[in-house]
Amino acid sequence: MQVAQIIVDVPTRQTNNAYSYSIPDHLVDQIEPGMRVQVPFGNRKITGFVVGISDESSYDGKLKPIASLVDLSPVINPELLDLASWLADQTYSFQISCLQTMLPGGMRTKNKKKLIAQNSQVIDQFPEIFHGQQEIDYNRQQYDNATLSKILAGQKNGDIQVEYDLTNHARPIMLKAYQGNLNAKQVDEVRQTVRKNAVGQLKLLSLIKQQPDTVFLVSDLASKGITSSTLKNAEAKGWVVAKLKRHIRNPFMRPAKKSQPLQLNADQQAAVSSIDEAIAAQKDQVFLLEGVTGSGKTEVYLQSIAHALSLGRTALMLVPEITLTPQIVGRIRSRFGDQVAMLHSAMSSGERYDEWQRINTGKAKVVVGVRSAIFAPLQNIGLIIMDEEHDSSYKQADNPRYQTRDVAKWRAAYNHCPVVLGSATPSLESRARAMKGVYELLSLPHRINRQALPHVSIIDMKIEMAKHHEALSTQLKDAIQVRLDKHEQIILLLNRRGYSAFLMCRDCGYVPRCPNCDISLTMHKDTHTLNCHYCGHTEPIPTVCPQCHSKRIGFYGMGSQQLEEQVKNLFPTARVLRMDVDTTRKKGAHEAIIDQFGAHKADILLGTQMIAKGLDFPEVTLVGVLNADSALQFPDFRSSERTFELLTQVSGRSGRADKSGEVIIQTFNPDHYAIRLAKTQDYEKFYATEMRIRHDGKYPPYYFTVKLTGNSASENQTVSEMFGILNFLKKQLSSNAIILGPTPKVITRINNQYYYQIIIKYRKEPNLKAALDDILVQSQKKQRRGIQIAIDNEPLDFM
Ligand SMILES: Nc1ncnc2c1ncn2[C@@H]1O[C@H](COP(=O)(O)OP(=O)(O)OP(=O)(O)O)[C@@H](O)[C@H]1O
Ligand SMILES: [Zn+2]
Ligand SMILES: [Zn+2]
Repeated sequence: MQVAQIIVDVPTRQTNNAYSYSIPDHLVDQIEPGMRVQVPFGNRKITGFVVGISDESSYDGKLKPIASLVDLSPVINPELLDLASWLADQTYSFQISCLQTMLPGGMRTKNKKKLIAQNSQVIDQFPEIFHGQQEIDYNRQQYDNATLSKILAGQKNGDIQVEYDLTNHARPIMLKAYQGNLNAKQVDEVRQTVRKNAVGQLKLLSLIKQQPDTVFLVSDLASKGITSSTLKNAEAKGWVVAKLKRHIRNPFMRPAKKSQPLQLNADQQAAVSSIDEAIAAQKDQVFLLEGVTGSGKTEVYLQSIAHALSLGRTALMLVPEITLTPQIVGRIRSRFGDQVAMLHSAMSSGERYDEWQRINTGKAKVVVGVRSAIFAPLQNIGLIIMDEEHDSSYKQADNPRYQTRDVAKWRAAYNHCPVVLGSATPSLESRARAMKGVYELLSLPHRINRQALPHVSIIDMKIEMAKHHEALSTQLKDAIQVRLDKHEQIILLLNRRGYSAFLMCRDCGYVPRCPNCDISLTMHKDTHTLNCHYCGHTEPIPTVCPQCHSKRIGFYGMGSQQLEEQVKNLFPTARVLRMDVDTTRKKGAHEAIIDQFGAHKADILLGTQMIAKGLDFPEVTLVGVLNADSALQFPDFRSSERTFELLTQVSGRSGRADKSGEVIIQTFNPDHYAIRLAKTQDYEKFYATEMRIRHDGKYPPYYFTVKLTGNSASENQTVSEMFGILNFLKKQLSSNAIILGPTPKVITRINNQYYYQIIIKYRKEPNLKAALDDILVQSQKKQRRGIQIAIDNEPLDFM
């Protein structure tokens, strides 16, 4: 008897191990690991992933059989199956969530499938499946075992294609097409019978003689002057057979121009050589490529990828937020063309599915994507790159709470290939590992062509505000005017965090707050509402103060919209572009803004964090930061690092080509070390200073950390559960472990749930893993009582 091990779709601790089911006879040798099936569970049927198959007869025959197939071929390959079980263990999450995370969105949920006959013979051969049609909905209930076996066999030999039906726009698009059905000799014979003026027929015949294996789209043939009536006739005469050709949606908005590798400078060459060596030696070495802004890191990535491809291997490149970096994608596409597949959140689920298919079938050799692309089913990986490795988007905030860097290293070990972590401002963790020799440090200390880093000045806004109440300091205004006169470009950054507009009564100080959360509501001018960013609560903007009935209720703070108005008033002739969540909601809007600015159709680009990284515009010679410190206000050990990173990254946008650059940073904390060191863009000094602080405060990278968060509808219950956990941990861990809390989270109440947390800091705690697993098992039982516990291994922040 064959037995399948199955991870069922019931997210509990008990189901985190595979269950055994017997494989019914008609499915023996058809079921493979990585396929989804339906199985009986309790008194219902649920979906599960097959993770293993064994022949063991040690089962006593009481196993329940698999009920039916969900997939007709594996959707998770063997590597990713292994990865899922490791990931679940690492992140204290369920295997089922990890497996689901790996699938492109459209395939995760219940979805319909279609069976598509690949040619007309197949339709005739299986009337019981296709009923004379080319395409038919697959419904597992309607087939008997014999028919199902035929479908599976047809799929294996390529006669039948299975497509996921991702509802309306997302469904795979099949286009009508034809393929030649005559050999060269037959074509020549047939040609004799065709009239000289039957141009379409003659063209068709020469096409099928020249390209006997090509499947021609009807639309392509039409553009060659071959009409559909010609094709119908040709089909009737047996010259061609009708086919369907899958139309691959193209997520790249514009065709890429071809580009050639650049002549590397000595530092770039040294970096590329080290990486190439590791690729060739199949070594899972991790490199930290530390290069100042504008030092040409991207060219190092491109040439290393080219090397991996030349050895017949593939490459995976991750970027923080692909919508923010169309320039990088453009560069990769210009070098590698159609071998590139892209995966990011702004794509439709249909586009993502198409790209996933191209990767899964081995058609795409280079994958560029955001965090989740680390699970791309790419095989034979020769190189993994993480650009801007310090970026916080690489850590997933929800279950499974993974750090992409760790997954990258796992896949590198599996595929025997190197990982390149690139940044101008590496995370302290990565840099510390490079110092210890765990990673190999590669550095690009100079900008391309030895262009100087821009000159940075710091403006003390406390002094400015005493003089006037404007967002732009006198120095920044003057500097903008100088650039406008010289016809150069300007970037203005408004640090969004903590800078949205809120409503306040000028008489009594009343600020409208969310009824469900401990947070004030944010003004939204476009919808004329006050919104809560945590629970989605909205209410109309009041015209009188609900507390004192004063009419002097108005909004404070400044959003990018208000900044745009001010800038336009100050510089009426300047052409201004704004980039923020509101102006980039539409698909492609982001690229349109970047294109416009790149073509110098605007003088000033202003916006939120979106404009801080990755952009490479030679005409930009001034960067202004309006509120450098808004990130510093957060009570977190990483806020200095974040501030330094942001300022260094955005400063790096200035003076990248032959013109020298200038940066003006406005701040209320001119003496803070993160700001002072951003002025000199001195990463080394920042690293040394911050490491000392982390050492004294017992923070990462000196200590490992775990964050436990509990929430329930009752504050008392949350607190008492968390104290229970605290006592348990104290018993399990050594006296060297530091356990902080339980403390209320910065925003204690969200959506009427009360959140408390415990932080564990430790260096070596062999019992910790087991203790946390135990807490999870216990919390599963308590979940019924309304308390939820989440464990975040190596959290990004302590907030
Ligand atoms: N070897 C080279 N010769 C000439 N130009 C180069 C070379 N390498 C890179 N460049 C150019 O230098 C500019 C800066 O390079 P790139 O954008 O790769 O820097 P980066 O290190 O990724 O910067 P950032 O971290 O600021 O995004 C680009 O316009 C790129 O085309
Ligand atoms: Zn009031
Ligand atoms: Zn709320």
